[in-house]
Amino acid sequence: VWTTWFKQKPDAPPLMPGSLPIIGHSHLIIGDRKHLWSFVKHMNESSLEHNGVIEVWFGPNRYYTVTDPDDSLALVNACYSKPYIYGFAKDFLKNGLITADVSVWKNHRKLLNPAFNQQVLNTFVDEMNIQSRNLVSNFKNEIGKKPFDVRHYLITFTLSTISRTSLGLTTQEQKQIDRDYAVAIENLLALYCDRFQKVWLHMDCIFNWSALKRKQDKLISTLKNIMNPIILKRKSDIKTIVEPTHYDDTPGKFKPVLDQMLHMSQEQEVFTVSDIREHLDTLVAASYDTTSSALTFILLVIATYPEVQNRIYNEIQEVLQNKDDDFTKHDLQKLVYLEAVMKETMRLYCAVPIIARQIDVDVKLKNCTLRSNSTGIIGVHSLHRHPLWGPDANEFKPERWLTPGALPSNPVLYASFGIGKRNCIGKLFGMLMMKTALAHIVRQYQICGNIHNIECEFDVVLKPVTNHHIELKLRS
Ligand code: HEM
Repeated sequence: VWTTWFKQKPDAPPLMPGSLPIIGHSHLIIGDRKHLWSFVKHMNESSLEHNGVIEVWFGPNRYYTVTDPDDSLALVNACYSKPYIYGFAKDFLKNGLITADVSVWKNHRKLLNPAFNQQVLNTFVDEMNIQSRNLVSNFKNEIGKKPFDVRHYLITFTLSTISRTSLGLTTQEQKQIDRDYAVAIENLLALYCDRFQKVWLHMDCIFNWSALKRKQDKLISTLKNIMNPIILKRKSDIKTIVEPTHYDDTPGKFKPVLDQMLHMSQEQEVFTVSDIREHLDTLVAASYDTTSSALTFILLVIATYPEVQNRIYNEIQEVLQNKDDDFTKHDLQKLVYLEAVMKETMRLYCAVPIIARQIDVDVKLKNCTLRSNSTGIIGVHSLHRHPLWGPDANEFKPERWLTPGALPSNPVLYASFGIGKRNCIGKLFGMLMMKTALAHIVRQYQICGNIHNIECEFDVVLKPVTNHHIELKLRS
């Protein structure tokens, strides 16, 4: 059985070195999250060395890691389903966009896309300014002290911004989200990562009897008990709310994503209360860890290169003409160098370094075929360092984003927010939220730190965990 199952077909991609009989490469992922990151990086690099596709085995499960841009696009265009590992989160997120089955996803994504268009996002800018000012003010606790871990400040900022704009919460409800919801969701995401590393727990029949499953059920029930009452209360409140006709021109006014979904559910008879909860939980789960990690890396990069930091500061002062005003959507659009720094950091330190798809039909690539009933992994880490970026692919050069013709012609080589139709719905939201926060921080503080000695761990999202502390000095 073993030889038949593992037998390589003539048009199969090469097997990643290090495989053992029966368990395949499973032994290589056992260890802590830093070790897991070393493995993910190694798998990416190995794929790049082997013409952009390799085969990897975790027990009886076949995976392919793809780092060729054309093959990556062919894979995501042929496969929309998420692999069984996303199913670990299915009990919690069910019909949310990340875990939804393809038929539900297609329908719901079409309905939700307008809630994230530029016009709607522009109405969130005032709230993003408020939350950024809170962040800058919270940083005051750290002035003149030892270098500190900025991550929990950024998590609070991201969670507050996303929950304010998605849920339209009162301050009291917001506190519960900041405290209880944040802890529970962080524990739940860590639990999914634990399960991934313990290959024997991939099988439901074993997992369902484990202590991890009991812990998962408890965390899910905590999260539901927080989110459900918020939705039901808003559902009843909304009947009495008089809508402004034009949000775009009304400063400080916006329609939370929850209200947009409740209106859709009334007018078009789509979205049950459970659907809405699953979408909101998904938005929070998909946004806060990714955005806070990306922001941490960007702050570290800015801290490492004083000349970059000065240029960002000068750009901000020029746009705001040295005033202490909030940033308007037009101001933010003018911060082009800051945006180049953000994109270049996200290229080299990508918060989501791999994405995965379920392969249900054989997929023919340039030099090989990926067999059905397997998992395809897009190696974003290596796409971002592909030789097509040029000889300076590994260097931090934000200017490449400002020079026409300096970027590779194939857009798939930049996949920070995924590729294909199932990419990140919150891409513009995330960029706007991070840009507003960074502009406020750099305007107020000088940041010191060094990204070169950091160590990272991987638990779905890549995070710096050692030598990543920064210091802040108030600008005079
Ligand atoms: C820097 C910040 C962010 C990064 C790096 C990021 C990255 C990604 C990536 C790579 C994917 C594709 C995953 C896949 O193909 O399996 C994704 C999907 C998704 N992201 Fe983001 N994201 C960020 C911020 C956000 C924000 C702010 C939101 C919500 C407002 C969000 C909501 C989502 C959702 C709902 C999906 C699933 C989309 C679908 O399947 O249709 N993300 N994100």
